[in-house]
Amino acid sequence: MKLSANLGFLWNDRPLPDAIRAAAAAGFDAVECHWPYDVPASEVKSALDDTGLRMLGLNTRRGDLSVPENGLSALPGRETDARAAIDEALSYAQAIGAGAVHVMAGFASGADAHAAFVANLAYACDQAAPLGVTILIEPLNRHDAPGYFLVTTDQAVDIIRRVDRPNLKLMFDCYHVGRTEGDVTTRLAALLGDIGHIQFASVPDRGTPDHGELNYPTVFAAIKALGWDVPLGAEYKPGGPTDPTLGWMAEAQKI
Ligand SMILES: O=C(O)[C@H](O)C(=O)CO
Ligand SMILES: [Mg+2]
Repeated sequence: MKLSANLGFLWNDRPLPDAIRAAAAAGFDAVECHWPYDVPASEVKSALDDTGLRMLGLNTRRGDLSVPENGLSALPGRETDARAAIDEALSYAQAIGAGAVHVMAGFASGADAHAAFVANLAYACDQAAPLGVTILIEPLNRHDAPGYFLVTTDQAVDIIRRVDRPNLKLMFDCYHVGRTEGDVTTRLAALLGDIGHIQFASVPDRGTPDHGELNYPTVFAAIKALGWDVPLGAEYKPGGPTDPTLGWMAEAQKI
């Protein structure tokens, strides 16, 4: 399988451009990140050009971290902030050639939150379509993100149907789905048409994909058998320097 290094966790002990170079040196096929906004897009772009790696995606800002907020797009009454974060993410994505933006929902619940999320996602999709950018939404598990609006893949698919835009897709993180819903390979096959990106980490400790409740060689083989060829996002917490944790890659890349 092709692999993407999620630089929100991997090599996050250095500036993003250096992390991109480290990912290339380690043999990753692509990279993705969380919130690159402190780094000038030009510096990220030149690291991508130097290495030949693609940046698959980035996230919209979380909002006020002192609250803390974890996204703005499902917060009723915060449409102006949510759309400013979407505009910022799309212009950064365009500047570095990233193909997707993960629009973060935030801590919210109920019908008003649902309506706000659907309206802001429609806005994001309409802004993104002319740029050729895909909008992603991702359910997060309750252990890591208690109170986060988007929790299950069924909820995400319902929202994708309501928004009804071809460039709105599900970010299927095997780690979150494994912790919240289980039945990972069955869900992957059932939801394939709605999936825009796949991420992984061990369940439940979010470490390297060579231990835990999910057998990743089996999961990767199932993904391959579905004909999926977009690099899979390694979004695990190395728990220290990243390079010594990469032993799992060779086997995964052979699948
Ligand atoms: O936490 C995750 O799994 C997401 O992929 C993310 O980007 C930030 O929440
Ligand atoms: Mg994820």
